[in-house]
Amino acid sequence: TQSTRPQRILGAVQQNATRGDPRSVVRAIDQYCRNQEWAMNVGDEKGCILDSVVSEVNPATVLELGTYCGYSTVRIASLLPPHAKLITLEFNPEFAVIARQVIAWAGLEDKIQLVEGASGDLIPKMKEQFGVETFDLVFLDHWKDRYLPDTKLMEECGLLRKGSVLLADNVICPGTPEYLEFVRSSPRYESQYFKSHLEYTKVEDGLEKSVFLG
Ligand SMILES: O=C(NCCc1nnc(-c2ccc3[nH]cnc3c2)[nH]1)c1cc(-c2ccc(F)cc2)cc(O)c1O
Ligand SMILES: [Mg+2]
Repeated sequence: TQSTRPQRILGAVQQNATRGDPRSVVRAIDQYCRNQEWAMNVGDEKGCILDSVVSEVNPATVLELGTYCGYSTVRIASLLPPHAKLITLEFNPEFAVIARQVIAWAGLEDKIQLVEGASGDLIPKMKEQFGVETFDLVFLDHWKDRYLPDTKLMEECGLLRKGSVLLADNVICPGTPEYLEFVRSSPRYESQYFKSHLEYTKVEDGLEKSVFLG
């Protein structure tokens, strides 16, 4: 039977990356997606911007919306301090199955909790079910029309504190116009655009970093 793109990405990791070496997992996925077939990982160019924001925030608690194959999950978790935790939400069970294996190959199971379900359903349960107070960093990389409603939901659920950082992928391509308009015009956010390119292409894209001011 025909394999899926996420299955082929996992194969590339298992063939080319070293178990327990997160950076080799990131490198293996980037090489596969640049040379064999495109996939919607944040990629290496935007990934370097992601790395610098993670290192600057040095978060104890991270929420990722949209796991896909776990590329950015592994990339972020590899930079976290010892007792930090990353919760990643994935809606698509097929993506989740692959992501769990990629995370395991990187040896990062202890830092990462992958939760399957819709962000709109799971965000209100964060405090009670996952023992989370607030998130120091949120990486938005799921359905582009969910960025704004989920940001408002995180505010309502008290999951953001003064200084919490939201980092949003794809604000140009595919684009998140309502989200961008909101964070750039709201007095409760300080936003900054990092110009880059859509993963593995020359098409313009970028990340928007927004600090919640409380
Ligand atoms: O759709 C994207 N990403 C979203 C994946 C996802 N798949 N499922 C979810 C989900 C949806 C509810 C959720 N609720 C909780 N987790 C959730 C996860 N998110 C995406 C698309 C592109 C892209 C660019 C140019 C093109 F020509 C085609 C495509 C590039 C990117 O970097 C992306 O991130
Ligand atoms: Mg993306």
